[in-house]
Amino acid sequence: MATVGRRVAIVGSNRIPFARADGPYATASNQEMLSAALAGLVERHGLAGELLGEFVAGAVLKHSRDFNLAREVVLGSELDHRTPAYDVQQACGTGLEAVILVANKIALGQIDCGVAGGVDTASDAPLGLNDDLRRLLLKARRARTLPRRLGALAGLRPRHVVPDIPRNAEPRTGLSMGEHAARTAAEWGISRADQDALAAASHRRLAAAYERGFLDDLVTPFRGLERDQNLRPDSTAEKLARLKPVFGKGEGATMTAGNSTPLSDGASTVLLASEEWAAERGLPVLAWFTHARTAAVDFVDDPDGLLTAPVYAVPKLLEAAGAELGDFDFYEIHEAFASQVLATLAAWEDEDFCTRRLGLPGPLGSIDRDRLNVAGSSLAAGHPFAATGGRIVGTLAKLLHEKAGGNGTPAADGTATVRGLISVCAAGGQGVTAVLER
Ligand SMILES: CC(=O)CC(=O)SCCNC(=O)CCNC(=O)[C@H](O)C(C)(C)COP(=O)(O)OP(=O)(O)OC[C@H]1O[C@@H](n2cnc3c(N)ncnc32)[C@H](O)[C@@H]1OP(=O)(O)O
Repeated sequence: MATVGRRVAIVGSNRIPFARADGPYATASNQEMLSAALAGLVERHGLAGELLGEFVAGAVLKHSRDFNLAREVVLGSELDHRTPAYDVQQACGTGLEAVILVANKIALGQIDCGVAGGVDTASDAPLGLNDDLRRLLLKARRARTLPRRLGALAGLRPRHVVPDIPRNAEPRTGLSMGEHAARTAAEWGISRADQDALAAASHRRLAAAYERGFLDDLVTPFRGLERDQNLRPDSTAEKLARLKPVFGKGEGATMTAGNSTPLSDGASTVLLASEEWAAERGLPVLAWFTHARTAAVDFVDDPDGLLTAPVYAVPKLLEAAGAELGDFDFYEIHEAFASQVLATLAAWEDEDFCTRRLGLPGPLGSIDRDRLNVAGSSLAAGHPFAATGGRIVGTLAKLLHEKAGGNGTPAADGTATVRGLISVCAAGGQGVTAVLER
C-alpha cells in the first residue's frame, strides 16, 4: 500500500535527561519540563519567531491546571504565539500518537510543519479531592447565603481528608501494569535470566551511546542533570539476578526493579515538516515518517495480555509498509518491562499463536537481537510515560541518519533505504507502532 500524501520529514528532536521519580525533577511541573524540551528544539533549529502549523503534546498524569498544557507551553516559548496547540493522551502511546497526528496533517497538506511532544511527572502526580469532599465543597460554593454555606461545611468529617491518589493500575482489573505483565511473562514462559540480560543490554547500550556522543544533543544540564538518572553502566545481568521479584507470585515471579521501568519524570519533543519547509530553512532531514498503525486488545474478556496490543498492530503495519518483520535495520520496542518485549518477540515467533490469533499462515518472524534497541531503551533511560514516544522517534531518526551516512551522502553499505520499526505498548490494552525510513 502506498504512503498517502506528501513525504513527512523528521527534522529534529530534543529532550531533557529523564529523572527517577522523587529525584531532581521532584518539584518540576509538566509545563516546566515540556517548555525546556521545546526551548532546546527551538534553539537548535533556529525556530524563534516561527509560526508553526501546530504543537501537539500530552501527558498521562495531569493536574487540572494543565488542561491546556500544549498551548500554555507555546505561550511561554519563543515560537510565534499564534502557533495553535492542543493536548492528546493515549497512555504510554501519547508521544508517538502526537507524532502521528502531526505527520498526518503534514502529509495531507493541512500544515507544513509541527512539533509533537510529551511529558510526565510521576513525582508530582495530581492528587484529587475525594468524591464526598468535592461534592460538599461544590454544594457550599452554590449556597446563596452565608448560613447555608456554613451549614454545608458543617458536614465536614475526618474521612473527607483522605485524598484520591492516582494508581498505576488498570481500572477494569485493579491490577498494576507490572502485575499484568507478570501474568503475560508466566504465560509465555519468559525466564528471569532472559529479562535480566535484556535489561543489562539496555544499560550497556545507552551508556555506549552517551560515550560516543550520540546524546550530546540533550538539553543539559536541566535541574543539574546531565544524563538519564536511571542509567547504571555497571548494571550487569549478574547484579540484576540478585534483585528480589516485585511483580508476580511465588517461585515463578521473575520481574524486579531492574528488569522493570522505574517511575520517572521527563519530557521530549520532535520537529516534523514537509520536505519543502525543511529545504527552505536549510534544515537537514534525519528520516522520513512513512507508516503508522494502532491496535487494541480486549484484555478483560479475552486471553490477551494487557501490554500485547503491539503484537497485533505490527502485522497491520508491515502489510501497509509492504515489508516483512525481518526487513528492518533497527527495531525500537519500548521496554515497559523486559518481559513485555520478550513476550512480544515470542508471540511473533510462535506458529500456533500467529495462525490462531493473528490469522497469519505461519509465524510473523524473528528479529535480529543485535538490531533491537541498539542505543538502549526505557529500562535504562527511564519511562516518563508520554515522553517515551518522542525519545524513541528521536533516537531512531538519528540512528537512520547515521546509518545512511549523514546528510547528503549515500548509505554506507550502498543500500538505497534504511528502515526502522517502532512499537509502543500502552495502558488500556493498546499499541502504537510506526515505520521511519531514510
Ligand atoms: C503505562 C503504559 O501505558 C504502558 C507502560 O509502559 S507499562 C509500564 C509502566 N511503568 C510502571 O508500571 C512502573 C513500574 N515500576 C515501579 O512501579 C517501580 O519502579 C518498582 C516497583 C519496579 C521498583 O520500585 P522501587 O522498589 O522503589 O525501586 P528501587 O528502590 O529503585 O530499586 C529496588 C532495588 O533494586 C536496585 N536496582 C534497581 N535497578 C537496578 C539495576 N538496573 N541494577 C542493579 N540494581 C538495581 C536498587 O538499587 C534497589 O536496591 P536497594 O533496595 O538495595 O536500594
